[in-house]
Amino acid sequence: MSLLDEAKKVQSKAYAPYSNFQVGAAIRADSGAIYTGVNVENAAYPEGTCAEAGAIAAMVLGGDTRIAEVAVIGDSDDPVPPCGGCRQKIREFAGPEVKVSMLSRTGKLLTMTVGELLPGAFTPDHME
Ligand SMILES: O=c1ccn([C@H]2C[C@H](O)[C@@H](CO)O2)c(=O)[nH]1
Ligand SMILES: [Zn+2]
Repeated sequence: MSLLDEAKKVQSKAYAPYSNFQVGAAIRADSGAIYTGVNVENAAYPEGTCAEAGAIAAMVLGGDTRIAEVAVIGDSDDPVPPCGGCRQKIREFAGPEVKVSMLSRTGKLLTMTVGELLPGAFTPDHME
C-alpha cells in the first residue's frame, strides 16, 4: 500500500467534531516502518492536535527518529499542506530533501520537499 493510501486508511478515525475537517497523516521512517496519525480536536479549541503531530508521536514511540517520507490527506478540494507548527515538527526528524505528499479529497496531489515548506528553518543543527 502506498503511503498516501495509509494516510487515507486512517483519515476517518480523526476526531474533528468542531471543524468537521478530518485529516490523516502517514510517515515512512528510515527503518521502513509506517506510522499514522489523525487530528484530535478538543472543546478547548487550541488544545487540538494535528494528524502530523499524532504520526510523529507514534513514530517516536515506535523507536524511530528519522523520517523518509510524509503523506497527508485532508477533506478539502485542494491538497492540504501541514500547518506551520507541523512543518517545524517534521523538520526536527527530516532533512530538507524529504518529500511531503499532500492529497485532496478530489484526488489532487501536490508534492513538496520539507525545505520548500520550511525554508530557513531553525533545526537541531543550530543547537550544536
Ligand atoms: O495539515 C493539517 C492541517 C489541519 N489539520 C487539522 C487541525 C484541525 O483539527 C483541523 C482544521 O484546521 O485540521 C491537520 O491535522 N493537519
Ligand atoms: Zn499542524
